[in-house]
Amino acid sequence: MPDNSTVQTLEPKPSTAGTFRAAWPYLRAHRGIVTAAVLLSLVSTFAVVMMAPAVGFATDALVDRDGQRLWVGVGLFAGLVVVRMLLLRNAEIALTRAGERFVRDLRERAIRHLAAAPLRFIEAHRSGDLLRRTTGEITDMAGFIRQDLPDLVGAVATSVLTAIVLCTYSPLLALVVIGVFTVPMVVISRWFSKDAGDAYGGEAAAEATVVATFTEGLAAREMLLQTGSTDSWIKRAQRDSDSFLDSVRNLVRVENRLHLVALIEGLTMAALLLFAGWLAVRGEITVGTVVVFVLASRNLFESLTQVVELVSRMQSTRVNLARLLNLLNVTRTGLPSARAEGSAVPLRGELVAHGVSYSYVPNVEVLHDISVRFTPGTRTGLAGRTGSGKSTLAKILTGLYVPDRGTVRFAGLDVTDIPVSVLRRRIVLVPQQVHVVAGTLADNLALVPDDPGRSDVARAVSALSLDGWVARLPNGLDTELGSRGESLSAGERQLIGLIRAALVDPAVLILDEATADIDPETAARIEIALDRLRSDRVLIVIAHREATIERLPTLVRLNEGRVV
Ligand SMILES: Nc1ncnc2c1ncn2[C@@H]1O[C@H](COP(=O)(O)OP(=O)(O)OP(=O)(O)O)[C@@H](O)[C@H]1O
Repeated sequence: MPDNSTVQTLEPKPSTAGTFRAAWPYLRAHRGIVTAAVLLSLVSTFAVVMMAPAVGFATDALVDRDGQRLWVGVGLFAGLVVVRMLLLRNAEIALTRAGERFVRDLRERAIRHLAAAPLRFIEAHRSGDLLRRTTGEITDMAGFIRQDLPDLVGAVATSVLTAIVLCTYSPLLALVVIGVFTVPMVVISRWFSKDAGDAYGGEAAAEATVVATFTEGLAAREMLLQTGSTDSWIKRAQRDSDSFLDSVRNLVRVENRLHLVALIEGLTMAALLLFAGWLAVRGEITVGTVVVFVLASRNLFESLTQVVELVSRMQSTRVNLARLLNLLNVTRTGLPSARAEGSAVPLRGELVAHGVSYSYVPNVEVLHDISVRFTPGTRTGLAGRTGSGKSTLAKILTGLYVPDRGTVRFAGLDVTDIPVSVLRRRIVLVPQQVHVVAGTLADNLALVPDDPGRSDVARAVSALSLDGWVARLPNGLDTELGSRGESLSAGERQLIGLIRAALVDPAVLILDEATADIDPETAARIEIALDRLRSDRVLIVIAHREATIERLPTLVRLNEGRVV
């Protein structure tokens, strides 16, 4: 059973070592199209690389005044241009398509993992960080795959094939060109790579912090306005923004190291002209070979520079991928294990907590060895002072938190063994603050398992005698509620939570101060109506109000995390 006190958290700057290897299982599904794309790219690159020898061939024919060979050279060149044009486009399209599919899979996987992640995991992270990892990181990666990956494959292939072609013409000259250019190039790219991972990781983490502060402030804008603390939010945002700027400056400093490559390129070309010219004058190589070397070396330098530049951009993609894979790995345990068959979970049953202990922070236990039993058909109040652990116990009873020690069983089955989709039909918790999403009232009421239709929704509204309330809204069930349900009062949002519960009609219903914002008469009426929907239900009501507690025949009192 996963241990909640050690709920795994995300690393701000996860190590990028072995990232691409770790991503391979996700890419494996697309290996067919990737192989086809790389093959197409290789053939088209070969056509590009062979253009320099074609020009060299034509040049030697020209020097020898051989018209026939000149025509062959020109024809060869034209043929290569056509082949390259036809293949390159298709290679790019295939590679982009494979990349986009890979990114789409990762995005869907990230959403699935986050949807199934334990509540404690979500609570332990800033929403901005999760947002950045599942949207920004993936968008950046998609950008790299669409724009840079085809170029990278082409540049690597060009470099290798050009080097081979040069060696076949003159191994000595090829060695000079490759040696003079490559050695300092390797030194520079090493110098760059040494700090690139940290620089890109630092920038991504700093950006995630900016997003987190912004989204949190936006969500808390009402509180900030009420308490007059918008200035402190602005100051915090400025501080984060300054750190972000520092991280970008550092990144630019590291990236600038690559600009030295242009200098080496110029120096190598000068050395090549000098040495090749000297060999040609001595008659050891033809003028055509000099032309081949000048043209192909330019190709080689350009493609090698491109490789270094693209690899630098790939560092940032590697960081994006590492942060995303870190999220996927850490949330893997949240995915349903389906240990118990959904159909094997009875429709009714006892809810029993046995020896339950729980801590949010290691070594600070908030619930100690709690054992309670709720039998079908009973109504129990859960009372206790603020901070005594009522809401925590409610979340454990619902299976939203997993206890550090002890078990919670529904109908004899450990709730952690019940598939989440089934558990949500059997045990429902209605919180004090009901979340409303953008859409109509009907859309919001239907946010329960089994996708209820409009008639089911209307029936649940009637069952709680709330038809009058719905009819008073501007468009009844079709009333738009705004992006966060701004158009509703706090009590009205609670009505939504209660109607959702009536739609599921679960075996265990836990109301966590779920009627605290509703006027007492309506609250009492709804609680009684909900209770009457099912005679064999376990109803647990967390309440502060004496009037609510008095209505309930049984009472469990908590004091500092213990049942008293
Ligand atoms: N996310 C959290 N991280 C760390 N500690 C928490 C967290 N949520 C609650 N706690 C702590 O756990 C203890 C129990 O909190 P809980 O919300 O269960 O109490 P409660 O009885 O429901 O309080 P109230 O009547 O105010 O709703 C408190 O000491 C609280 O500070």
